[in-house]
Amino acid sequence: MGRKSAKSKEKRQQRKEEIARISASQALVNRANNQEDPMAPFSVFRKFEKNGLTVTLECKLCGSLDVVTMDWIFELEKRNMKDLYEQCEWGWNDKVKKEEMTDDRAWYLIARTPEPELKPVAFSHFRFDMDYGDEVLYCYELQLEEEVRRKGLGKFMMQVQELIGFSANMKKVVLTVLKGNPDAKAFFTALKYTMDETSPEDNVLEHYPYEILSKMNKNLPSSR
Ligand SMILES: CC(=O)SCCNC(=O)CCNC(=O)[C@H](O)C(C)(C)COP(=O)(O)OP(=O)(O)OC[C@H]1O[C@@H](n2cnc3c(N)ncnc32)[C@H](O)[C@@H]1OP(=O)(O)O
Repeated sequence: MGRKSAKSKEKRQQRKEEIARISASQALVNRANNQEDPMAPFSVFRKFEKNGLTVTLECKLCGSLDVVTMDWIFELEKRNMKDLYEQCEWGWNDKVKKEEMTDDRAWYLIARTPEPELKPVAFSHFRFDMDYGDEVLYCYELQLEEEVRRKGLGKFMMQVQELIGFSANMKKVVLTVLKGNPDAKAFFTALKYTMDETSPEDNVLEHYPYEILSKMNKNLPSSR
């Protein structure tokens, strides 16, 4: 009897601690989402100039983007990803993808050529979110127009997201990559993203067409 109640007391205590940990994580996510502009403290990173390419970066919530930009975002996503989605069991569905991309919680990092044109050439959709009980910056998409690839812009945009995520005390930056997209896999490997503990493993019954990669926030105490 005595041992059992000591055990259940310990369990209750652990449960209490877990609930406190999750609410602290959720509070960090809420605080990150309440920012006006997550790039505001990093204005020096608003400009990328390398390999003959000059662009400026802006960071906005989906709801504050104009229709023309949002249409371009969806059209680039479809041009870059539709075939890859169709080559695996995910398939492509305009309506489902649009819903995901226009979710209220969707933040966008957008790269544009300089004035007067201000043409968008790359975007990333990311969210501050809870993922398996952890506070994370989830990079849903990083998409570049073909003519601006291999100039370091993708790397720069991931570094900006790491800066935004880690300075908001997110535990890690997480993303999903299709196994049928070796270029993206090579890119994220070059940026030192590794297999996340939540990435599913293939087995005799199931084969997963994707992997989950992540990079940890090294500035956090290891106890978190
Ligand atoms: C979470 C997701 O969004 S997964 C989907 C990713 N997006 C796509 O697949 C859409 C189409 N592709 C793209 O938009 C871009 O090519 C990206 C995002 C994959 C890469 O962005 P880029 O700006 O072209 O990459 P960047 O120039 O920064 O490359 C950095 C390093 O990554 C590696 N790398 C980048 N592209 C490739 C590639 N195609 N093959 C092999 N390695 C690559 C290289 O090591 C490169 O350094 P280097 O050029 O000095 O050799």
